[in-house]
Amino acid sequence: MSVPVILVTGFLGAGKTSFINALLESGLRRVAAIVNDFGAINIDAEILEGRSDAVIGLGNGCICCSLQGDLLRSLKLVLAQQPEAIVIEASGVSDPRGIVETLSDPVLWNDVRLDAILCVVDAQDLADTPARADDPLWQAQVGAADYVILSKTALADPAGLARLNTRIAAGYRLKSFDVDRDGLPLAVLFTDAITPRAPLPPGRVHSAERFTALDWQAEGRLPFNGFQRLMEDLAPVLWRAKGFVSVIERPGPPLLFQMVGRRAGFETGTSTRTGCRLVLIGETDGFDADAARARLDALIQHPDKKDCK
Ligand SMILES: Nc1nc2c(ncn2[C@@H]2O[C@H](COP(=O)(O)OP(=O)(O)OP(=O)(O)O)[C@@H](O)[C@H]2O)c(=O)[nH]1
Repeated sequence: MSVPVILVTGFLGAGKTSFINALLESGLRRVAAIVNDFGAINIDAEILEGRSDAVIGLGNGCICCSLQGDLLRSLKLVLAQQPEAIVIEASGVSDPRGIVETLSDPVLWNDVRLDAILCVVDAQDLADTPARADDPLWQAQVGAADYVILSKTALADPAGLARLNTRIAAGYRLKSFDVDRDGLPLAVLFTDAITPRAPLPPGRVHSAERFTALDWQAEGRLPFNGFQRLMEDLAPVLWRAKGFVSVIERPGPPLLFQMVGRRAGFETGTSTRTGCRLVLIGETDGFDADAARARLDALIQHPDKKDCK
């Protein structure tokens, strides 16, 4: 019997990893996860580690284009562990059509079947910025989905949320789920019903050149105020920042830093590794990754330095 695959897509920072985390925690099935980060440092895989016996991180590109071969190899690897289901998290800049193409490869025909494509949509962001839905990448992701999962609805302006629901219902004829209100849509996942999939519209949105990722890692700690100021400065040109940050003023393991748009904060980390690992993603046109790297390098307090910045 082939193993069902759930493909989770959605824009940068929409809430894909959080959704998959909840899915793995539900313990519903023995689920293996393949997680694709656009940046070279695979933060998402580190967040999910320990939640499943099998978490494979694929970084530095997109499984919809440059990493299609890696996706095939990873599927073969996780299949060897005989999972009951596989969940694939696409990078936030992926067009799902390239991934569906890989999953249709004849070498996988007897092994896996694509059960559902979910697109996680940041309801707060969309309610505040309806023009986001005009972005061709957003449209490719939502347009390929069987189900839309609305995240952050509790943070969304209610009138904007109502407009968003109407737009999704009218434009895409999709069922949307509000995870904050209704919990995980487990009833539609893992049904074991084999339904033929209608072909997706042709074409592909190629976004790899549109976005630039800065991958930065260093042993040592960052000063809280200096790091916060830097992120405030960069926020207007960044879509996404995430990673593990060891803070000088907070001894102990690194904290998980998350920034989506202008919303930023520290969460309790799951990393047992020391030092800092950060991925910053912006549009190639506006984000100067070299300048950002230089500012991080100037801030880091290496373990052997005594003076505080
Ligand atoms: N309040 C709230 N916050 C959420 C929800 N979903 C995600 N977040 C927060 O949004 C931020 C981004 O969430 P992720 O799950 O990492 O988003 P992602 O789509 O995996 O991000 P990328 O893989 O980087 O594209 C994190 O700070 C999450 O805690 C939600 O439903 N409600």
